[in-house]
Amino acid sequence: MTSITAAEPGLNPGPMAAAESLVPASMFAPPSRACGEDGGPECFEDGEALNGEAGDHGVDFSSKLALVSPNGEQYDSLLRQLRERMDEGCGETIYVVGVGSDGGDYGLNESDMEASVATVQSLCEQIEADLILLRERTEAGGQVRDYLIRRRVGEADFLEVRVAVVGNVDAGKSTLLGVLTHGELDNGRGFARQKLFRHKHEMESGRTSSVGNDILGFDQEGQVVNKPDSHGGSLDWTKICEKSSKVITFIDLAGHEKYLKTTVFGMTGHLPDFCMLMVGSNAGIVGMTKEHLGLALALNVPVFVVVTKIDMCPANILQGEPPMLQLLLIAQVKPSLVFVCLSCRMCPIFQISNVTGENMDLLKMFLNLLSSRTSFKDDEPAEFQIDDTYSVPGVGTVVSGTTLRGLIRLNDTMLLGPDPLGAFIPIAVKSIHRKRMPVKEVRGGQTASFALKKIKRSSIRKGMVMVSPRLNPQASWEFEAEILVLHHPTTISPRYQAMVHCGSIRQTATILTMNRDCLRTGDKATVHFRFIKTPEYLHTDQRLVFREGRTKAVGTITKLLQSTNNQPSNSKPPQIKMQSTKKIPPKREDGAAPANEEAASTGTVASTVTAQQQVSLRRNGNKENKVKSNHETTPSFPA
Ligand SMILES: Nc1nc2c(ncn2[C@@H]2O[C@H](COP(=O)(O)OP(=O)(O)OP(=O)(O)O)[C@@H](O)[C@H]2O)c(=O)[nH]1
Repeated sequence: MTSITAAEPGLNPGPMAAAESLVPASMFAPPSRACGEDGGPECFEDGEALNGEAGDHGVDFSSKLALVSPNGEQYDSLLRQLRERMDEGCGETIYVVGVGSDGGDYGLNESDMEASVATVQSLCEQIEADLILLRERTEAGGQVRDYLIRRRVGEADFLEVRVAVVGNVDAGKSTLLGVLTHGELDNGRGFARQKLFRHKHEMESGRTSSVGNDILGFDQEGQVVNKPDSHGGSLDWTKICEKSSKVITFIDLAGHEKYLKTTVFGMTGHLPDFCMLMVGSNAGIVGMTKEHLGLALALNVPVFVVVTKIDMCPANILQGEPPMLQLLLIAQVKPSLVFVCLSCRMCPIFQISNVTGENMDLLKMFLNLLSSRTSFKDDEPAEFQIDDTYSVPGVGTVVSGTTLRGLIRLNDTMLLGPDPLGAFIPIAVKSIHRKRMPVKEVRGGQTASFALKKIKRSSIRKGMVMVSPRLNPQASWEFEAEILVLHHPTTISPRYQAMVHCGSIRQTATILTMNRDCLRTGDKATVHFRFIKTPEYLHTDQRLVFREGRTKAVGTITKLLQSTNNQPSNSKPPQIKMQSTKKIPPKREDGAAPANEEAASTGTVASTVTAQQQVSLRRNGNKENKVKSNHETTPSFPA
């Protein structure tokens, strides 16, 4: 779906959508006229995306009759256009039949509608996609129908969308996820969330403290496939994934301020496609709501809002909530962080009850229509970002994370790193699991777990990557970023240190220099950073969050800098050999010689780490992997 986008910084905030309809019409289709006189055709984003522009590819796509009886050439153009749109939408698109953008009345008579649908059906067959009717309505000229076109996926395949769930404590985040994924309503006293909590202290306190994953599968018809087993109430992920054509992975984040660090990690490291901001209607916009919204905006993650507990909120207050939210969205928007959620500048706001189930179907329908924002190209060199590590008995070291791009196959040799000296070691992938299902490959945009050969878990930390040897990866101690200080009580000057969150990297960095003497809230600057412990694998254009206590800055990496100083701050010289033991001859994906010729000739690992770093790596590894229950990404590898 193309209708949800975060706008580029620098745009002016547009009018927020009226909240009279829970599912905005333009989620599926353009309104009956372009978005107002001033909106013009460019505001008609869905209309264009849906039916093209006049003259595009030799077909007058602007006519509502374009699909009625296209000739051969026109049919080919329609097919080409549909393919492009499917690629843009990562395997999905929404097609509106009976709507043109040439100013004529919307709607088709029965026979024209039949002919148009037959054309679309035939186009879908050509690209091996399914045509799913979403809704039907009558306009001045006759019928209009909205269809979802979704690429068919193989038995063990499914489209994947990640949704980060944020909001203040007690907003009902875990409860909603429990209701959605387990299909049972809440009792208002914490019944539904019990199925999701991972730790004993969470059960006791009712507070989420860690990053949890829960999945919701939709079949080809858009029906939820989740069926908890009748005994333990747990979900069988494999069954869900087998039956699903789309799986939504919810990244359940903690609402309490003391877990903000974990929440920031969930937002940066788990690469959400969307952010579901939850607001309890009994409490309103309180506590961490603005903080979480700001974080999503800073990271350019499109937001939709879910207002919960409408069963316990008087109607007059509830009616006040959406405008309040709209004001909040506008008020929060700083000129450099302009946020426009949907096409036509809308942010959907759902009002639901986890207890009565009111409007739950609308929310599910909406979730089924969300599309991944990561497009995938087969020939790109693969990159995988590690966000967790495990030791699985009988399997060994397992890493989980997100495939950023490219294709990773079983038995591929990847380069794992950077280690504390910035080196990457060749590593063979011995098994791949996707949502606990064994698979032979994973693609860009998909989360996965890999069992790795001959490497100790303590050698791997969050923030490391596994990349194709074709990339000849380099690690950076230092980088330059354009930052905007969202909040700081006094002034920031060189030598200031704070935690940098960038993808799954989470490490303290020092400001070495900047292009201003000091920075205060609201200031922008070009800043030269240096990590204090280890070099990291970075890209230019990556978004980052820089925080320490209440201090927050956001930014974008603009330059990776070479550094001759390869020592961590306050450390002894390197002493200990890194722990990979086995000689693994590096192999390029294409079978050619690896980029790292030295490694190729020796097959050995030359990197070393300091004793201090070893201890800290081990400590981190242990700390970050407590007992996890079955709704997490904990890989369940066969022993
Ligand atoms: N009446 C009513 N109660 C709800 C609803 N949604 C959640 N609750 C209750 O609100 C309380 C808090 O819900 P949680 O799901 O734990 O809230 P949370 O946002 O996950 O909180 P943290 O995990 O601490 O961030 C629980 O007792 C739920 O039963 C709702 O729609 N209606």
